[in-house]
Amino acid sequence: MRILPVVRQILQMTPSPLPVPPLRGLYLITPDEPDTERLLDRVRAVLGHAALLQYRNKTADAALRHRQMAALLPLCRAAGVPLIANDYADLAIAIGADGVHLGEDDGDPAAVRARLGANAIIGVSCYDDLALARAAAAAGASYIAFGAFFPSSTKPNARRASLDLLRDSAELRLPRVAIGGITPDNARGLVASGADLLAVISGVFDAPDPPAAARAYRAAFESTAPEFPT
Ligand SMILES: Cc1ncc(COP(=O)(O)OP(=O)(O)O)c(N)n1
Ligand SMILES: Cc1ncsc1CCOP(=O)(O)O
Ligand SMILES: [Mg+2]
Repeated sequence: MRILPVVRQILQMTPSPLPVPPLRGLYLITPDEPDTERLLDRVRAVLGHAALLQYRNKTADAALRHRQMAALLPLCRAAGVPLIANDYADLAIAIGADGVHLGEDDGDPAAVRARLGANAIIGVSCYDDLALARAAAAAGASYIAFGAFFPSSTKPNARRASLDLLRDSAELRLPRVAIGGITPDNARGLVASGADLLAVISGVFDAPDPPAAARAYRAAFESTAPEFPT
């Protein structure tokens, strides 16, 4: 009997959230890709290298966001990678995803925690601000995100953050995410400063060889011990 396809089919039918693995490694974020089949192909090629996948599409309407994220869920389940909705807690709930990422305009983290429950992954953008990180921790965030650390072609006007924030936020004992213009060449410094997850869009999805790029980010974790562990 061919067991693997059967197991894969069962996993794809399972809507329940995954148990949360340790949050460390490459945090892939989807590019704005209007073609759903192409989005799935692009994600499929690199998903095996990710610790988390965030569905982010700033140009889609609500119906396309729902369709695309629903289509990504079975891929993530089969790969054992938690799926996070950017911006919209309602979308995460509707899809049965594993969590949501909230920026300053995306809702109150404590209220979203109360809606999504204790097991949801709730990430909070803290930009360049340790006070925001303290507030996020108090509100029940699963991780705190800082950045942009480098100029980002995806979000050219993003606020900029310094490496000190990664070091100074170690006291909060939460996984720390770095975002913004991260490439395989600048990744090691972030990990050495305490980043547990590197959130990346263009560095993987616009790379000439996306799987090779994704592998290169993973390598930054294998060879770099955090200077300020969580
Ligand atoms: C992991 C991670 N960190 C930061 C962000 C940025 O969130 P936000 O400031 O709400 O900006 P948009 O992504 O909504 O443009 C993120 N999405 N993910
Ligand atoms: C959403 C977001 N927030 C700060 S920078 C950024 C974009 C990250 O994309 P890239 O990895 O292409 O710089
Ligand atoms: Mg947002």
